[in-house]
Amino acid sequence: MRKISQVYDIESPSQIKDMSIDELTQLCSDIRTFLIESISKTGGHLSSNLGIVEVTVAMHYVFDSPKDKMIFDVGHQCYTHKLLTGRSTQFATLRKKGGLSGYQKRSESKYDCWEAGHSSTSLSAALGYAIARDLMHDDYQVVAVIGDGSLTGGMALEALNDIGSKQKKMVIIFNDNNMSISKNYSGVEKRITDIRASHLYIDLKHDVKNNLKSNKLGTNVLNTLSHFRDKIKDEVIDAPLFKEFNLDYMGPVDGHDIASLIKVFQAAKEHDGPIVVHVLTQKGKGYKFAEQDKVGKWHGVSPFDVATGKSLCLLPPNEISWSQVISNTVMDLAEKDKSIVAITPAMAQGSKLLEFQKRYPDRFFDCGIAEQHAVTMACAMALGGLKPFVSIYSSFLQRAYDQVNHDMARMNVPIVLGIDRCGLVGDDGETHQGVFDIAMLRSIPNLVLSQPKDAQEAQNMIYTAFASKKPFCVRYPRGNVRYAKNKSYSLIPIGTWEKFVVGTPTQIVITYGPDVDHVINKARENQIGLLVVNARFFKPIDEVMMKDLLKLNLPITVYETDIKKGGLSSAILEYMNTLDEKIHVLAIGDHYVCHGSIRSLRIQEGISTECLFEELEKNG
Ligand SMILES: Cc1ncc(C[n+]2csc(CCOP(=O)(O)OP(=O)(O)O)c2C)c(N)n1
Ligand SMILES: CC(=O)[C@@H](O)[C@H](O)COP(=O)(O)O
Ligand SMILES: [Mg+2]
Repeated sequence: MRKISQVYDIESPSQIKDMSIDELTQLCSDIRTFLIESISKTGGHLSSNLGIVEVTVAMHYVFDSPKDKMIFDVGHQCYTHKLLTGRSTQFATLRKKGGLSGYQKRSESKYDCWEAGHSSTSLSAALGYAIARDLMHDDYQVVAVIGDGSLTGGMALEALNDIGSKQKKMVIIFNDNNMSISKNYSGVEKRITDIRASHLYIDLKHDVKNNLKSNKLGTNVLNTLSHFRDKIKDEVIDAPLFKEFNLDYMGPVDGHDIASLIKVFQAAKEHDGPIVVHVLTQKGKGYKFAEQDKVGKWHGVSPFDVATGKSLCLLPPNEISWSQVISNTVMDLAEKDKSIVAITPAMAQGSKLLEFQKRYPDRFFDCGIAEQHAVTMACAMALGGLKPFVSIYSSFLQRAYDQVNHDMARMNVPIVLGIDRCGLVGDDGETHQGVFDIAMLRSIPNLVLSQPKDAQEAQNMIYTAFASKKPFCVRYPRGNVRYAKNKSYSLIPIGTWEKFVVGTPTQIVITYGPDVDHVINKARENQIGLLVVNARFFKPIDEVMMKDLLKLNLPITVYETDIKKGGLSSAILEYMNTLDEKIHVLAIGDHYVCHGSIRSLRIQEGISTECLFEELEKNG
């Protein structure tokens, strides 16, 4: 076996199996240094990874990946897992095209048995693997790692409920760093604090140090470990919260003490049925700026200078993030209108709502990683007289499709839904690309769905959204935009597009968002005659303008930067078909269908077979 003298020497987790506690401790320290250096150059999820180094090393020491299944919730904290499974030399490519993914990725390594990016899926995955194992008569361990933030997600709680019922053997490592991206807001967190306070911390460090005479973990040491394993088994207790789910529990354990972690994991491995091992870790451990961070600035970072902690990606002057433009506008409007409230499902930092929280603490609501709950709660707030602004990243909004449809749109509730990080987001990859929301939302009746082209229009769009008293979505991308605060706001007529003429147009480009200006500028630079359309509403689209555009008889290109199927181009093609009816369509219109017999409803909606044959006769 090749000896590890530096992190780059690690080819497989089997190399750490015969290391001593001192050697493992040194390895953890080397991994931390590696992570700080490497992430400072590539960017990535720094704090969560620094916090979980020892836990991951101990997991790979005790369990046998890839035979045993290791599932990391979200997956943003799996960098040490990547290092221990032979991927260190690729770290310079982290989150770059063709390089290492920032999450577990099955195509990347046989050690990655699961993929995520969205939170709170690990426990369902663990139960699924455990059920498959038992039915297939396989023999492997299932280990899920879930953070205290991810445990606030509804899916995780649904899975706990089911795991407690099915009682399949698995180890749930509950990584408690007392932080989500920012502060963790949850009742669960309060319950966890009770657990921390009410149980003796398992600290067997001194016992281990006294008993591990040998440097290498040979037979003596393993005997010692099994002695402790028995001792730790006695620590299996009924902890509030987990007991309610019918789950056994061990902990809390110092998540930075490799010896204690190994012992507790050994004991958990022997446990029958599901067991929660509670590890206490510090987010950002080993890097002072990250350790001190209380608001999530070091959760996900772009390249930075290690010595000063300063970001190496400076904003061009006069530019701020789109999220900041939106949040500035909401704050401005909230100043005058005390019924405006802001809601975030655990994304206050990324959505730039921390300042709103500071200014209007009573009107700010972080509801944990709970997109579904955020939308439904906002609906009732609106019906109760408030004016909610709910900010959700496009890809996370996929979680709340039903709530947007069933609660917000169906009841026609006036909510301003800020869809942040729409379009391609880049480094986070396929789990986070916000390219589905137009297609996903366009079929929902009552909704307004818009995207402003620049900061000025963004401010007016938010103003329009609040004034509209409709379920109103405003989407905006990751990244920055030139910004000057509007001196006053003006209403944008809902469903209207804008035309920009460059030179003498010979073609038409219909596009949206920041690409409107990009196309105009490029056409000007290259002296290309274009008619550029700012399609700032996807629903409703501007049918009047569309008709006029068609009359011009110029080639039309729809420049769409989101998923094609169901997107803006689909909307335009659908509309064009209504003009010449080349294809006759019988279908339910853009509205909800009330109750009644299916037959009566089919007649009402013009989709009965009689309707079809009447149509055929008309067209025959
Ligand atoms: C459905 C969903 N919503 C929001 C996020 C954004 N997000 C990523 S990590 C994270 C916090 C997770 O906290 P925790 O599980 O405690 O892990 P830690 O970062 O503390 O290690 C959040 C909110 C997400 N990935 N998925
Ligand atoms: C892991 C996760 O889901 C978030 O940390 C996400 O990476 C944040 O993305 P932004 O950097 O765009 O806020
Ligand atoms: Mg956490």
